[in-house]
Amino acid sequence: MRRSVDEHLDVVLGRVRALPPFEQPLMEALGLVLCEDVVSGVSLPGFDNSAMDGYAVQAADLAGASQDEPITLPVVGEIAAGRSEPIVVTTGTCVRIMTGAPMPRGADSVVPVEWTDGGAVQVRIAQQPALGASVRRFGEDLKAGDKVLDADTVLGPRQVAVLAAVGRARVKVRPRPRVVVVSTGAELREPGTRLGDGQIYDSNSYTLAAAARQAGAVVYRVGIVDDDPKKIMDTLSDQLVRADLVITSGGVSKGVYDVVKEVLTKLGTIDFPEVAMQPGKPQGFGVMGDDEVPIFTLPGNPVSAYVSFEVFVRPALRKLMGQMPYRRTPVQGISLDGFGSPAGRRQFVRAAATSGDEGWMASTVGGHGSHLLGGLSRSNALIVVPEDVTAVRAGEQVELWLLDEETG
Ligand SMILES: Nc1nc2c(c(=O)[nH]1)N[C@H]1C(S)=C(S)[C@@H](COP(=O)(O)OP(=O)(O)OC[C@H]3O[C@@H](n4cnc5c(N)ncnc54)[C@H](O)[C@@H]3O)O[C@H]1N2
Ligand code: MOO
Repeated sequence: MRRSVDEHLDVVLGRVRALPPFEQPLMEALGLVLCEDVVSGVSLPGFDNSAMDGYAVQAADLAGASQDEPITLPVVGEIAAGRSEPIVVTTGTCVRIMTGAPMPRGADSVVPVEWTDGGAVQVRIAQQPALGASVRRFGEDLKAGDKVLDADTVLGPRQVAVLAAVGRARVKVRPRPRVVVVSTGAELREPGTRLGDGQIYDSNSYTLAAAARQAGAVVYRVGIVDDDPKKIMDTLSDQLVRADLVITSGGVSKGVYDVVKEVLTKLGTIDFPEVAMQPGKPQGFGVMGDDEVPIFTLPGNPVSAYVSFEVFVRPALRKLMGQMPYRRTPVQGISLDGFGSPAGRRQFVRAAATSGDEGWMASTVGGHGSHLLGGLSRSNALIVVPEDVTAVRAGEQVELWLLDEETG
Protein backbone atom coordinates (compact mmCIF):
# COMPACT_ATOMS: atom_id res chain seq x y z
CA MET A 1 0.00 0.00 0.00
CA ARG A 2 1.43 3.41 -0.98
CA ARG A 3 -0.05 6.67 0.27
CA SER A 4 0.69 10.34 -0.10
CA VAL A 5 1.54 12.32 3.03
CA ASP A 6 -1.81 14.11 2.85
CA GLU A 7 -3.76 10.86 2.44
CA HIS A 8 -2.04 9.32 5.46
CA LEU A 9 -2.59 12.43 7.57
CA ASP A 10 -6.27 12.41 6.56
CA VAL A 11 -6.52 8.77 7.72
CA VAL A 12 -4.91 9.72 11.05
CA LEU A 13 -7.05 12.80 11.69
CA GLY A 14 -10.16 10.94 10.57
CA ARG A 15 -9.56 8.37 13.28
CA VAL A 16 -8.47 10.54 16.23
CA ARG A 17 -11.21 12.16 18.35
CA ALA A 18 -10.79 15.14 20.68
CA LEU A 19 -10.64 14.04 24.33
CA PRO A 20 -13.76 14.74 26.42
CA PRO A 21 -13.60 17.90 28.57
CA PHE A 22 -12.51 17.61 32.18
CA GLU A 23 -12.54 20.02 35.14
CA GLN A 24 -8.97 20.97 36.01
CA PRO A 25 -7.40 23.22 38.65
CA LEU A 26 -6.30 26.50 37.13
CA MET A 27 -2.56 25.77 36.89
CA GLU A 28 -3.21 22.38 35.32
CA ALA A 29 -5.30 24.12 32.69
CA LEU A 30 -2.40 26.25 31.45
CA GLY A 31 -1.85 25.62 27.73
CA LEU A 32 -5.10 23.69 27.36
CA VAL A 33 -8.25 24.50 25.40
CA LEU A 34 -11.15 25.91 27.38
CA CYS A 35 -14.42 23.99 26.87
CA GLU A 36 -16.87 26.44 28.40
CA ASP A 37 -17.78 30.09 28.06
CA VAL A 38 -16.64 31.66 31.34
CA VAL A 39 -19.03 34.22 32.80
CA SER A 40 -17.80 36.28 35.70
CA GLY A 41 -19.67 35.95 38.98
CA VAL A 42 -18.15 39.16 40.27
CA SER A 43 -17.42 42.70 39.10
CA LEU A 44 -13.87 43.98 38.82
CA PRO A 45 -12.92 46.09 40.64
CA GLY A 46 -15.31 44.78 43.27
CA PHE A 47 -15.40 48.19 45.02
CA ASP A 48 -14.17 51.74 44.41
CA ASN A 49 -10.53 51.82 45.48
CA SER A 50 -7.42 53.95 45.39
CA ALA A 51 -4.92 53.69 42.52
CA MET A 52 -2.24 55.48 44.55
CA ASP A 53 -0.66 55.64 47.97
CA GLY A 54 -1.77 59.07 49.16
CA TYR A 55 -4.78 60.84 50.65
CA ALA A 56 -8.47 60.39 49.91
CA VAL A 57 -9.97 63.87 49.69
CA GLN A 58 -12.85 65.96 48.41
CA ALA A 59 -11.19 67.58 45.38
CA ALA A 60 -13.13 70.82 45.86
CA ASP A 61 -11.31 71.37 49.20
CA LEU A 62 -8.04 71.79 47.33
CA ALA A 63 -9.03 74.52 44.86
CA GLY A 64 -6.03 76.82 44.34
CA ALA A 65 -3.49 74.55 46.09
CA SER A 66 0.04 75.04 44.71
CA GLN A 67 3.70 74.62 45.65
CA ASP A 68 3.76 78.21 46.86
CA GLU A 69 0.37 78.07 48.57
CA PRO A 70 -0.25 74.51 49.75
CA ILE A 71 -3.48 73.68 51.57
CA THR A 72 -3.30 71.83 54.90
CA LEU A 73 -5.98 69.26 55.78
CA PRO A 74 -6.40 67.23 59.00
CA VAL A 75 -5.84 63.49 58.49
CA VAL A 76 -8.79 61.77 60.20
CA GLY A 77 -7.72 58.15 59.65
CA GLU A 78 -5.85 55.63 57.57
CA ILE A 79 -7.01 52.76 55.31
CA ALA A 80 -4.72 49.99 54.07
CA ALA A 81 -5.51 47.49 51.30
CA GLY A 82 -7.60 44.65 52.66
CA ARG A 83 -9.23 46.84 55.32
CA SER A 84 -12.64 48.45 55.28
CA GLU A 85 -12.60 51.14 57.91
CA PRO A 86 -15.91 52.91 58.60
CA ILE A 87 -14.22 56.28 58.15
CA VAL A 88 -15.97 59.20 56.45
CA VAL A 89 -14.20 62.05 54.70
CA THR A 90 -16.18 65.16 55.49
CA THR A 91 -15.56 68.54 53.88
CA GLY A 92 -12.14 69.88 54.85
CA THR A 93 -10.68 66.55 56.00
CA CYS A 94 -8.80 63.69 54.40
CA VAL A 95 -7.81 60.08 55.05
CA ARG A 96 -4.41 58.49 54.43
CA ILE A 97 -4.98 55.68 51.94
CA MET A 98 -2.91 52.92 50.32
CA THR A 99 -3.09 51.55 46.78
CA GLY A 100 -5.96 49.06 46.51
CA ALA A 101 -7.70 50.20 49.72
CA PRO A 102 -11.45 50.89 49.51
CA MET A 103 -12.36 54.54 49.09
CA PRO A 104 -13.85 55.98 52.30
CA ARG A 105 -17.35 57.41 52.09
CA GLY A 106 -17.39 61.09 51.27
CA ALA A 107 -14.06 61.16 49.40
CA ASP A 108 -14.17 61.64 45.61
CA SER A 109 -10.47 61.74 44.65
CA VAL A 110 -6.99 60.68 45.72
CA VAL A 111 -3.93 62.93 46.01
CA PRO A 112 -0.68 60.96 45.52
CA VAL A 113 1.72 61.19 48.44
CA GLU A 114 4.32 62.84 46.14
CA TRP A 115 2.18 66.02 46.04
CA THR A 116 2.25 66.29 49.84
CA ASP A 117 4.59 66.46 52.81
CA GLY A 118 3.40 62.95 53.82
CA GLY A 119 1.97 64.13 57.17
CA ALA A 120 0.22 61.63 59.45
CA VAL A 121 -1.84 64.02 61.60
CA GLN A 122 -2.21 66.81 59.11
CA VAL A 123 -0.97 67.03 55.57
CA ARG A 124 0.19 69.88 53.32
CA ILE A 125 -1.06 69.36 49.79
CA ALA A 126 0.53 71.29 46.91
CA GLN A 127 -1.84 70.47 44.01
CA GLN A 128 -5.58 70.01 43.42
CA PRO A 129 -6.50 66.65 41.89
CA ALA A 130 -9.05 66.41 39.08
CA LEU A 131 -12.41 65.19 40.35
CA GLY A 132 -12.23 61.37 40.55
CA ALA A 133 -8.46 61.28 40.03
CA SER A 134 -6.70 58.05 41.05
CA VAL A 135 -9.95 56.29 41.93
CA ARG A 136 -10.51 52.85 40.34
CA ARG A 137 -14.24 52.45 39.93
CA PHE A 138 -16.42 49.48 40.84
CA GLY A 139 -17.03 47.37 37.72
CA GLU A 140 -14.96 49.54 35.33
CA ASP A 141 -12.95 46.48 34.24
CA LEU A 142 -15.81 44.00 34.01
CA LYS A 143 -19.26 43.45 35.47
CA ALA A 144 -20.77 40.38 37.11
CA GLY A 145 -22.50 38.50 34.28
CA ASP A 146 -19.94 39.56 31.63
CA LYS A 147 -18.44 36.79 29.51
CA VAL A 148 -14.70 36.91 30.17
CA LEU A 149 -13.47 34.01 28.01
CA ASP A 150 -14.94 32.11 25.06
CA ALA A 151 -14.92 28.34 24.75
CA ASP A 152 -12.03 27.18 22.50
CA THR A 153 -9.61 29.76 23.92
CA VAL A 154 -6.15 28.33 24.60
CA LEU A 155 -5.36 29.28 28.19
CA GLY A 156 -2.12 31.23 28.56
CA PRO A 157 -0.91 33.28 31.52
CA ARG A 158 -3.14 36.23 30.62
CA GLN A 159 -6.27 34.08 30.52
CA VAL A 160 -5.29 32.32 33.76
CA ALA A 161 -4.96 35.82 35.24
CA VAL A 162 -8.56 36.78 34.55
CA LEU A 163 -9.89 33.39 35.69
CA ALA A 164 -8.14 33.76 39.04
CA ALA A 165 -9.21 37.39 39.33
CA VAL A 166 -12.88 36.45 38.98
CA GLY A 167 -12.42 33.71 41.57
CA ARG A 168 -12.45 30.56 39.40
CA ALA A 169 -10.38 27.75 40.94
CA ARG A 170 -11.23 25.15 38.28
CA VAL A 171 -12.25 25.26 34.64
CA LYS A 172 -13.44 22.79 32.05
CA VAL A 173 -10.71 22.06 29.50
CA ARG A 174 -9.62 19.29 27.17
CA PRO A 175 -7.04 17.35 29.20
CA ARG A 176 -3.48 16.59 28.22
CA PRO A 177 -3.32 13.37 26.22
CA ARG A 178 -1.47 10.53 27.99
CA VAL A 179 1.12 9.28 25.54
CA VAL A 180 3.04 6.01 25.93
CA VAL A 181 6.38 5.84 24.10
CA VAL A 182 8.10 2.52 23.38
CA SER A 183 11.34 1.80 21.50
CA THR A 184 11.89 -1.58 19.92
CA GLY A 185 15.21 -3.09 18.92
CA ALA A 186 17.61 -5.69 20.33
CA GLU A 187 20.54 -3.32 19.70
CA LEU A 188 19.22 -0.60 22.00
CA ARG A 189 20.56 0.31 25.42
CA GLU A 190 19.55 2.96 27.90
CA PRO A 191 21.75 6.13 27.96
CA GLY A 192 24.01 6.06 31.01
CA THR A 193 24.82 2.35 30.62
CA ARG A 194 27.82 0.70 28.89
CA LEU A 195 27.50 -0.31 25.27
CA GLY A 196 28.52 -3.73 23.99
CA ASP A 197 29.54 -4.53 20.41
CA GLY A 198 26.92 -3.52 17.88
CA GLN A 199 24.80 -1.72 20.47
CA ILE A 200 23.58 1.86 20.39
CA TYR A 201 21.80 4.15 22.81
CA ASP A 202 18.03 4.45 22.54
CA SER A 203 17.53 8.02 21.38
CA ASN A 204 14.09 7.64 19.80
CA SER A 205 12.12 7.13 22.99
CA TYR A 206 13.69 10.34 24.34
CA THR A 207 13.13 12.27 21.12
CA LEU A 208 9.51 11.21 20.86
CA ALA A 209 8.81 11.64 24.58
CA ALA A 210 10.34 15.13 24.48
CA ALA A 211 8.42 16.11 21.36
CA ALA A 212 5.14 14.79 22.77
CA ARG A 213 5.64 16.57 26.07
CA GLN A 214 6.46 19.81 24.27
CA ALA A 215 3.27 19.39 22.25
CA GLY A 216 1.32 19.27 25.54
CA ALA A 217 1.08 15.56 26.37
CA VAL A 218 1.68 13.74 29.65
CA VAL A 219 4.29 11.22 28.60
CA TYR A 220 5.07 7.73 29.88
CA ARG A 221 8.42 6.78 28.36
CA VAL A 222 8.44 3.02 28.70
CA GLY A 223 11.81 2.78 26.97
CA ILE A 224 13.26 -0.27 25.27
CA VAL A 225 11.49 -3.50 24.42
CA ASP A 226 13.34 -6.35 22.74
CA ASP A 227 12.54 -7.52 19.22
CA ASP A 228 10.42 -10.28 20.73
CA PRO A 229 6.83 -10.61 19.48
CA LYS A 230 5.42 -11.69 22.85
CA LYS A 231 7.25 -8.99 24.81
CA ILE A 232 6.09 -6.33 22.36
CA MET A 233 2.45 -7.47 22.51
CA ASP A 234 2.49 -7.83 26.31
CA THR A 235 4.05 -4.42 26.80
CA LEU A 236 1.60 -2.68 24.50
CA SER A 237 -1.40 -4.47 26.01
CA ASP A 238 -0.25 -3.54 29.55
CA GLN A 239 0.30 0.08 28.61
CA LEU A 240 -3.07 0.63 26.92
CA VAL A 241 -4.86 1.31 30.23
CA ARG A 242 -2.95 4.54 30.71
CA ALA A 243 -2.74 5.68 27.10
CA ASP A 244 -4.72 8.06 24.95
CA LEU A 245 -2.10 7.47 22.27
CA VAL A 246 0.80 5.06 21.80
CA ILE A 247 3.99 5.71 19.83
CA THR A 248 6.49 2.98 19.01
CA SER A 249 9.64 3.25 16.94
CA GLY A 250 11.49 0.62 14.95
CA GLY A 251 10.61 -2.70 13.45
CA VAL A 252 8.36 -1.56 10.63
CA SER A 253 10.46 -2.01 7.48
CA LYS A 254 11.48 -5.17 5.74
CA GLY A 255 14.10 -6.76 8.02
CA VAL A 256 13.83 -10.29 9.38
CA TYR A 257 13.55 -8.87 12.91
CA ASP A 258 11.06 -6.09 12.10
CA VAL A 259 8.58 -7.68 14.47
CA VAL A 260 6.40 -4.67 15.31
CA LYS A 261 4.86 -4.85 11.89
CA GLU A 262 4.65 -8.62 12.07
CA VAL A 263 2.79 -8.83 15.40
CA LEU A 264 0.56 -5.82 14.97
CA THR A 265 -0.51 -6.72 11.44
CA LYS A 266 -2.22 -9.75 12.97
CA LEU A 267 -4.55 -7.49 14.99
CA GLY A 268 -6.09 -6.29 11.74
CA THR A 269 -6.65 -2.77 13.13
CA ILE A 270 -3.32 -1.26 12.15
CA ASP A 271 -2.16 -0.47 8.61
CA PHE A 272 1.46 -0.35 7.52
CA PRO A 273 1.53 1.83 4.43
CA GLU A 274 4.53 3.14 2.59
CA VAL A 275 4.12 6.90 2.58
CA ALA A 276 5.54 8.95 -0.28
CA MET A 277 7.91 10.97 1.84
CA GLN A 278 11.57 11.20 2.78
CA PRO A 279 12.47 10.49 5.47
CA GLY A 280 9.69 8.43 7.04
CA LYS A 281 8.59 6.05 4.29
CA PRO A 282 7.56 3.04 6.42
CA GLN A 283 4.64 4.08 8.62
CA GLY A 284 2.12 2.28 10.76
CA PHE A 285 -1.09 3.66 12.20
CA GLY A 286 -4.28 2.23 13.62
CA VAL A 287 -6.02 1.50 16.90
CA MET A 288 -5.53 -1.08 19.66
CA GLY A 289 -7.66 -2.54 22.42
CA ASP A 290 -11.32 -2.21 23.41
CA ASP A 291 -10.97 1.55 23.76
CA GLU A 292 -9.48 1.79 20.28
CA VAL A 293 -6.41 3.71 21.43
CA PRO A 294 -4.61 5.25 18.43
CA ILE A 295 -1.14 3.83 17.86
CA PHE A 296 1.66 5.12 15.64
CA THR A 297 4.46 2.72 14.78
CA LEU A 298 7.17 5.03 13.50
CA PRO A 299 10.27 4.02 11.58
CA GLY A 300 13.39 3.33 13.64
CA ASN A 301 15.83 5.65 11.91
CA PRO A 302 16.11 8.56 14.36
CA VAL A 303 15.49 11.38 11.91
CA SER A 304 12.63 9.44 10.30
CA ALA A 305 11.03 8.96 13.71
CA TYR A 306 11.28 12.66 14.54
CA VAL A 307 10.04 13.88 11.15
CA SER A 308 7.18 11.36 11.31
CA PHE A 309 6.24 12.80 14.69
CA GLU A 310 6.14 16.31 13.23
CA VAL A 311 4.15 15.27 10.17
CA PHE A 312 1.61 12.87 11.70
CA VAL A 313 1.75 12.58 15.50
CA ARG A 314 1.80 16.26 16.38
CA PRO A 315 -1.39 16.98 14.40
CA ALA A 316 -3.04 13.98 16.11
CA LEU A 317 -2.05 15.30 19.55
CA ARG A 318 -3.41 18.72 18.66
CA LYS A 319 -6.68 17.13 17.62
CA LEU A 320 -6.88 15.16 20.90
CA MET A 321 -6.40 18.47 22.72
CA GLY A 322 -8.83 20.35 20.47
CA GLN A 323 -6.07 22.76 19.43
CA MET A 324 -6.61 24.31 16.03
CA PRO A 325 -4.99 24.33 13.57
CA TYR A 326 -3.99 20.68 13.70
CA ARG A 327 -1.42 21.00 10.92
CA ARG A 328 1.63 23.24 11.08
CA THR A 329 1.30 26.57 9.31
CA PRO A 330 4.23 26.88 6.90
CA VAL A 331 6.10 30.12 6.22
CA GLN A 332 7.77 31.09 2.96
CA GLY A 333 11.53 31.52 2.89
CA ILE A 334 14.59 31.39 0.68
CA SER A 335 16.80 28.31 0.51
CA LEU A 336 20.44 29.41 0.59
CA ASP A 337 21.54 26.00 -0.69
CA GLY A 338 20.69 23.91 -3.72
CA PHE A 339 19.89 20.19 -3.42
CA GLY A 340 18.07 17.36 -5.15
CA SER A 341 14.80 15.76 -4.09
CA PRO A 342 13.31 12.37 -5.00
CA ALA A 343 10.56 12.41 -7.61
CA GLY A 344 7.14 11.46 -6.28
CA ARG A 345 8.07 11.87 -2.59
CA ARG A 346 7.65 14.86 -0.32
CA GLN A 347 11.01 15.65 1.20
CA PHE A 348 11.58 17.17 4.63
CA VAL A 349 15.07 18.69 4.72
CA ARG A 350 16.75 19.70 7.98
CA ALA A 351 17.62 23.39 7.92
CA ALA A 352 18.82 26.26 10.06
CA ALA A 353 16.49 29.20 9.41
CA THR A 354 16.95 32.83 10.38
CA SER A 355 14.64 35.76 9.94
CA GLY A 356 15.99 39.09 8.66
CA ASP A 357 15.00 42.12 6.59
CA GLU A 358 14.39 39.93 3.58
CA GLY A 359 12.29 37.36 5.46
CA TRP A 360 13.23 33.79 6.32
CA MET A 361 16.51 32.34 5.00
CA ALA A 362 17.31 28.66 5.41
CA SER A 363 20.59 26.75 5.08
CA THR A 364 20.54 22.98 4.98
CA VAL A 365 22.36 21.27 7.87
CA GLY A 366 23.95 17.83 7.87
CA GLY A 367 23.20 15.35 5.13
CA HIS A 368 20.06 13.59 3.99
CA GLY A 369 20.78 10.33 5.85
CA SER A 370 18.06 9.34 8.33
CA HIS A 371 20.67 8.40 10.94
CA LEU A 372 22.29 11.89 11.07
CA LEU A 373 21.21 13.30 14.43
CA GLY A 374 24.08 15.80 14.62
CA GLY A 375 22.56 17.84 11.79
CA LEU A 376 19.08 17.48 13.25
CA SER A 377 20.24 18.96 16.53
CA ARG A 378 21.58 22.03 14.72
CA SER A 379 18.36 22.54 12.76
CA ASN A 380 15.35 24.61 13.75
CA ALA A 381 13.31 24.15 10.58
CA LEU A 382 12.32 21.71 7.89
CA ILE A 383 12.30 22.70 4.23
CA VAL A 384 9.25 20.99 2.74
CA VAL A 385 9.84 20.05 -0.90
CA PRO A 386 6.72 19.01 -2.85
CA GLU A 387 6.45 15.61 -4.51
CA ASP A 388 6.82 16.97 -8.06
CA VAL A 389 10.01 18.98 -7.38
CA THR A 390 13.27 17.14 -8.06
CA ALA A 391 15.73 19.97 -7.46
CA VAL A 392 15.83 23.12 -5.34
CA ARG A 393 18.25 25.82 -6.53
CA ALA A 394 20.09 28.14 -4.16
CA GLY A 395 18.07 31.36 -3.83
CA GLU A 396 14.75 29.67 -4.61
CA GLN A 397 11.63 30.24 -2.53
CA VAL A 398 10.68 27.26 -0.37
CA GLU A 399 8.12 26.28 2.25
CA LEU A 400 9.48 26.12 5.80
CA TRP A 401 8.20 24.57 9.00
CA LEU A 402 9.60 26.46 11.99
CA LEU A 403 10.03 23.70 14.54
CA ASP A 404 10.44 25.85 17.62
CA GLU A 405 7.27 27.88 17.05
CA GLU A 406 4.69 26.46 19.41
CA THR A 407 1.77 26.76 17.05
CA GLY A 408 3.69 27.46 13.84
N1 LIG B 1 15.31 -3.54 2.49
C1 LIG B 1 14.86 -2.41 2.99
N2 LIG B 1 15.44 -1.92 4.10
C2 LIG B 1 15.00 -0.77 4.62
C3 LIG B 1 13.95 -0.09 4.01
C4 LIG B 1 13.34 -0.62 2.87
O1 LIG B 1 12.40 -0.05 2.28
N3 LIG B 1 13.84 -1.79 2.42
N4 LIG B 1 13.55 1.11 4.55
C5 LIG B 1 14.55 1.85 5.24
C6 LIG B 1 13.95 3.00 5.86
S1 LIG B 1 13.53 4.24 4.83
C7 LIG B 1 13.80 3.12 7.20
S2 LIG B 1 13.20 4.57 7.86
C8 LIG B 1 14.15 2.05 8.10
C9 LIG B 1 13.00 1.78 9.07
O2 LIG B 1 13.37 0.69 9.79
P1 LIG B 1 12.56 0.10 11.00
O3 LIG B 1 11.42 0.94 11.37
O4 LIG B 1 12.29 -1.32 10.75
O5 LIG B 1 13.60 0.28 12.18
P2 LIG B 1 14.80 -0.64 12.61
O6 LIG B 1 15.18 -1.53 11.52
O7 LIG B 1 14.46 -1.20 13.92
O8 LIG B 1 15.91 0.48 12.81
C10 LIG B 1 16.36 1.28 11.76
C11 LIG B 1 17.61 2.02 12.23
O9 LIG B 1 17.28 2.87 13.30
C12 LIG B 1 18.01 2.56 14.47
N5 LIG B 1 17.14 2.69 15.63
C13 LIG B 1 16.02 1.99 15.84
N6 LIG B 1 15.46 2.34 17.02
C14 LIG B 1 16.24 3.29 17.53
C15 LIG B 1 16.20 4.04 18.74
N7 LIG B 1 15.21 3.86 19.62
N8 LIG B 1 17.15 4.94 18.97
C16 LIG B 1 18.17 5.12 18.09
N9 LIG B 1 18.26 4.44 16.91
C17 LIG B 1 17.33 3.52 16.66
C18 LIG B 1 18.41 1.12 14.28
O10 LIG B 1 19.54 0.77 15.03
C19 LIG B 1 18.67 1.09 12.78
O11 LIG B 1 19.93 1.61 12.49
O12 LIG B 1 14.43 0.85 7.41
C20 LIG B 1 15.30 1.02 6.28
N10 LIG B 1 15.59 -0.26 5.76
O1 MOO C 1 12.10 6.59 5.31
MO1 MOO C 1 13.52 6.22 5.95
O2 MOO C 1 12.71 7.13 7.02
O3 MOO C 1 13.91 7.33 4.60
O4 MOO C 1 15.04 6.63 6.50
